[in-house]
Amino acid sequence: MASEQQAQAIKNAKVLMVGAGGIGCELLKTLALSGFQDIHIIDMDTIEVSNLNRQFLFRQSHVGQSKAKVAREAVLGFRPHINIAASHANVKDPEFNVEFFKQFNVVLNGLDNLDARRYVNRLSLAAEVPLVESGTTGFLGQVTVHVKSKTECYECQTKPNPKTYPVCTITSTPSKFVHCIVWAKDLLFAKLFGDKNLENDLYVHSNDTSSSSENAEDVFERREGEDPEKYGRRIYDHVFGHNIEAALAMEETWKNRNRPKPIYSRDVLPDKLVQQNENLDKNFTVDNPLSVSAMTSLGLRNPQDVWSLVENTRILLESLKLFLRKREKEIGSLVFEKDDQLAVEFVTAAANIRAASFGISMHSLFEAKGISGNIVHAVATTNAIIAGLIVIEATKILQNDVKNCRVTYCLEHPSKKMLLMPVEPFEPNKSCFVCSEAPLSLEVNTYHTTLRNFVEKIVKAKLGMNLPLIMLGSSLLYEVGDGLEEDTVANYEANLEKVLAELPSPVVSGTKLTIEDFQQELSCDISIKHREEFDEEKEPDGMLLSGWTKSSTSVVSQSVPLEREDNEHVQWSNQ
Ligand SMILES: Nc1ncnc2c1ncn2[C@@H]1O[C@H](COP(=O)(O)OP(=O)(O)OP(=O)(O)O)[C@@H](O)[C@H]1O
Ligand SMILES: [Zn+2]
Repeated sequence: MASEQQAQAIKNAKVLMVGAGGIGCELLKTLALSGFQDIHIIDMDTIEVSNLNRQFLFRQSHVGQSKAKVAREAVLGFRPHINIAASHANVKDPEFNVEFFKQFNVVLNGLDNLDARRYVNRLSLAAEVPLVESGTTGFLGQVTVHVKSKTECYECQTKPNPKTYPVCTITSTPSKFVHCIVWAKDLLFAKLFGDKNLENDLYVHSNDTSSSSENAEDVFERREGEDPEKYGRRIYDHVFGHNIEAALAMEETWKNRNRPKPIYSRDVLPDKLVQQNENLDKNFTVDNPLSVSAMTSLGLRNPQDVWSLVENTRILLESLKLFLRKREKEIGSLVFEKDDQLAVEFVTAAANIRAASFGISMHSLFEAKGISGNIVHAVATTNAIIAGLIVIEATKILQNDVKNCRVTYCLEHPSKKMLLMPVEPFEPNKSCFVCSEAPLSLEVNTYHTTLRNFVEKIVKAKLGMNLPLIMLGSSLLYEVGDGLEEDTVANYEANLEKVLAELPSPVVSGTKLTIEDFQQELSCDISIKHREEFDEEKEPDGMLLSGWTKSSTSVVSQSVPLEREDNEHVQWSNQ
């Protein structure tokens, strides 16, 4: 039962809620039922069928509609007199600036990605509005509280980068099923169906290794008038047969590893069975391209079954055929998505065949989908618990009771007999460049690295700035934004192609750069240190950013088992 003071704080609060997905639906319902009267929801997405099992404010008839707007209407259905505003928009849109954030008493996040979280963290800091941040992964969850100058900000602790794998593990020496999935998704699928102009940084043996001609054709291109079945078998034999044989010729590679075995389609699937697929295919009609399914056309029903090598081969050939016949227009622009049934079928089958070749155990479509979409299947109850905790922390903040706020971890197994583990919020990290404005340093080869590389890999990817301005002393090296003169834009474009040491104001060892993002009201200094060599595997950016180290007060959080060991592919996904 809320005290009078609590009830009043809740009633008067103006709350910004970002994200109306798994956590967001629970949160909005709990806020409304706890007496909150003024809520603004921002969510950029529309409702998908796969959301319906846990995002309980949505129904089948809402599929395709704005999550923010439908969530609003659903809650107004049982709390008609409260004030809910809904924006179907990206929280990074310019309208959600510092002024916008300032109108709220607290910001509550139910997001699922680092980029948006970083943006909300920065805007909340700039507007001096407390933030309650949250996330779940399956049975695990956490709620953290961020109050400027009193607690750490969301970025005080560096977040693990999405798991990446050495290129050679993916292209040549997979040892886990996830390596086969990455190969099938980022390499084979992208090569066959994606944008041909996009650089695929995974090396693909696209020339037929059996051909001696210098201008050997790209085997992945379909020949004119080539029968889809023949084309599929040619690709199959190339990637699972020829390429494996070519790899086997490199004896050194296999000294301490199990040798893979080449697989050819005719050995797995005699032509007769293929005719059978053709017949089934003819009976099959489609309205919605996303409902095209090789499983349906082959009569395989259970996504939890692990298919045999024969079944995987049939699915692979059938899905390729269906892409060519039913979704031809999309070929060349397809990007893998976990909700695209045919794409998941293709990737599952390709990953399984590769796994069979390398002696790795095969997996069901259900499991492969989880791995390929970097997802752990969401648990509705975890989302509900986390939403409840968000409201509890928000209520303390609204009563100015920050000292009693807690960071809470929801664990999968009890620790000291507790499933919910509350700890005191950590202090701001003095070396955090976001909330403590601490300077950073960058080791870089100033004679090799272009300004473009620095902007893309450091300023945007690592520092999360969207509209950066880069200054050396009082001279501007680069700037993005509206209203720039044409000449200025041309100058900046030219600068992007120059290496750092050859910029109009040279960036060399000892240079101090200032980077600003006006939208985020964020500024940081970076000291440059020239370094000749970088380790390609460990430092693939060819640059090393430091200075933004872990806070010494964050020991507890590091000991909390946030990720299961067997899920190394999984990021902190926050469903
Ligand atoms: N930049 C952003 N601006 C606004 N909303 C965002 C932004 N980034 C993510 N979101 C929203 O955050 C919500 C996160 O919810 P959730 O993790 O349940 O994801 P989902 O897409 O609904 O489900 P799943 O990914 O499991 O299919 C989504 O509804 C998504 O649209
Ligand atoms: Zn910080």
